[in-house]
Amino acid sequence: MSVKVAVAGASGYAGGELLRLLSSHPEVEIGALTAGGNAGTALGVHHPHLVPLAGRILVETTAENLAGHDVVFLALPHGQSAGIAEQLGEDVTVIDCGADFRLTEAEVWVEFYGGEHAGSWPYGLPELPGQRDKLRGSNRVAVPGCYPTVSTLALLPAVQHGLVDPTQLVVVAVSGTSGAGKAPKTHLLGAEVMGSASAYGVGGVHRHTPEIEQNLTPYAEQPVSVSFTPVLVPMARGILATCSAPIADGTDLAALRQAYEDAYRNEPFIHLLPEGQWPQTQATLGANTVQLQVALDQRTGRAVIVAAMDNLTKGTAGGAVQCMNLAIGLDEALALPLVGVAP
Ligand SMILES: NC(=O)C1=CN([C@@H]2O[C@H](COP(=O)(O)OP(=O)(O)OC[C@H]3O[C@@H](n4cnc5c(N)ncnc54)[C@H](OP(=O)(O)O)[C@@H]3O)[C@@H](O)[C@H]2O)C=CC1
Ligand SMILES: CC(=O)N[C@@H](CCC(=O)OP(=O)(O)O)C(=O)O
Repeated sequence: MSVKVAVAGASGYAGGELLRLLSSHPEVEIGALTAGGNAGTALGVHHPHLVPLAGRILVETTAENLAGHDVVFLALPHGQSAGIAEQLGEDVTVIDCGADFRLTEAEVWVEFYGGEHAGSWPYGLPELPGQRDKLRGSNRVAVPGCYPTVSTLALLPAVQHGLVDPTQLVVVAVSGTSGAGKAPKTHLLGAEVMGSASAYGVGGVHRHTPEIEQNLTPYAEQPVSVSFTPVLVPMARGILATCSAPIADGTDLAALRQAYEDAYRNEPFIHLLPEGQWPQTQATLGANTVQLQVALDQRTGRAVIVAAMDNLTKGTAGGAVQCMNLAIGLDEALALPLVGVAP
């Protein structure tokens, strides 16, 4: 089987990580690579690490250039996917790394993103119970945001088993700057970031807040409410999310740990660490993995779950390739590393 794949937004961080993973995919032939203003330049200018593809010339992001492929990955800024996607036929599998089709409720889209809601596609987080059945054979997939992937997976077993109060979830997550994309922005300059950590999107206004709530709501007995605070730290990639919630009556550490062991025992990419070992971002870099640890803060009566993940691998491109594999009937784990790059 040879699957011809195009990547729109190939000069960006998500596009580059997609190509790193797809380069070692045994069933994939890499076709058109597109960009915006950088169309006409060689891929190697933007991603010198992608040696075998370095001479490929980026073309404009048009439906014509994306035609003739079995799978099209969209790694474009928010709001750019919907227009292109509607020009791609139903015979093409479209995997969107952007936010355009993640949220199911139009009013929530308008509140957090503004503009018209494009609709929603099957959500690309296979580890959600029942989600693989929705992704198998689907010709459209909305890949989650990076913070929602790690936060949802960190909180899901506790919420699903009623071990915590889902109305009082708290997530504080530090992220490397690649999460913000490659386009130049003043707050991402070396002088602003090096040696400094800064919170942003504080007070329930970050657009990933409703996505996390949407993910957990079907599994909770009460309305889900998340207080989410992202923090930019001086790293290129990686997210460390500290998630907590008041425990429900009767929850003890053994029950909490058992819920996570049961939930993720058969998940190839989600790893509950041995007791006493805490997640570190460097253990997940370049790997399609999430590493988790749970604790019970007896003094405050809160469950605390810490999770590490690479925002560009499981948090975007790895998750996207995992969804492609499922959607087109391949082994879900093809071309997805379990081994990280450390130190
Ligand atoms: N970075 C991350 O950790 C994550 C990213 N995502 C999502 O993935 C998508 C891509 O993000 P990321 O790679 O970080 O962003 P980048 O800014 O690094 O890359 C954006 C890409 O889109 C292209 N592009 C920009 N504007 C246009 C346009 N108007 N028409 C066509 N192409 C355009 C750029 O081309 P050019 O170089 O020519 O400007 C570039 O190839 C976003 O939707 C993002 O939210 C999701 C999860 C995590
Ligand atoms: C560090 C940083 O800026 N991170 C990004 C989130 C990246 C991500 O998950 O992507 P989506 O934009 O596809 O939702 C942010 O907070 O906006």
